[in-house]
Amino acid sequence: MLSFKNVNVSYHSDTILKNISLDVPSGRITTIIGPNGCGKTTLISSLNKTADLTDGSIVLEGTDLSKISSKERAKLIAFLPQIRQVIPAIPVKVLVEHGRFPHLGFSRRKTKEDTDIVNKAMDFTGVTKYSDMYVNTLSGGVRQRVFFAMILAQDCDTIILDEPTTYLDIEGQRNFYNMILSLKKRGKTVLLVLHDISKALEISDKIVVMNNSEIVFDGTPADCIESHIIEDVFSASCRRLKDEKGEYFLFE
Ligand SMILES: Nc1ncnc2c1ncn2[C@@H]1O[C@H](COP(=O)(O)OP(=O)(O)OP(=O)(O)O)[C@@H](O)[C@H]1O
Repeated sequence: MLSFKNVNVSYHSDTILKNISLDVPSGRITTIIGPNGCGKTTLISSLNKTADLTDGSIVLEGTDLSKISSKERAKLIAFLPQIRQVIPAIPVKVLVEHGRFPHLGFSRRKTKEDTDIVNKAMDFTGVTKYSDMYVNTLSGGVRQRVFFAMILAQDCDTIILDEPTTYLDIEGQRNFYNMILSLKKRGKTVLLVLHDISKALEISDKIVVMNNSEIVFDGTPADCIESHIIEDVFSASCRRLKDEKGEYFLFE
């Protein structure tokens, strides 16, 4: 279990996260939704120390994350941020190998196991055929899969993805969600930030709704629908659609 305990983040006098407590269950998909600027990225970035906590703690399986080095943390949690300012001009395979860095010793010498994990991550994300191409020459969608391969190569049990489908077309999104579901089947803990509320409700075991720096709902997708919190928070209306495959919710 990953637990945020009374987490507060402030920048100067602005409160960005207000007393956030949240349990992210192991082996499940948890998705955070909420309007622009409510604090979603700040919350998950606090796992990566890019947003330092003003107060509170984050505990993973009994380990307080502030008490371990960033290298140790990178063996436990793989984090794919939403925005990457610099796209490295290096071959795809070299970038994916970066995912192994937390596991390598000082010499950074790779073992056969490291190479196998990198190859598996590239196969899983369908980027093997781009191995020798330079990351900065790829389309945004392929590049996103390459970064995903890199964080899978970290081989962590907990995977955090901030808006992972932003650069993807419909087929790319479908493939991505299938990958996420198959990671869950392998027992991985997945924490997502998504703007696609319908998809969040469809694939998640747990939904977290944030608004104005706080968590305003935390529970199952079914309870989230019943609570009508999404309509309130986004000033939206909800349409329920049913077909032979199931029930869907569209928010407008
Ligand atoms: N480094 C920073 N310094 C000051 N304010 C910041 C910093 N980073 C984020 N903020 C502010 O914190 C608030 C929350 O931002 P955050 O990116 O966490 O929101 P979000 O819910 O992820 O938004 P979006 O849906 O637009 O990605 C915003 O008001 C933002 O301007």
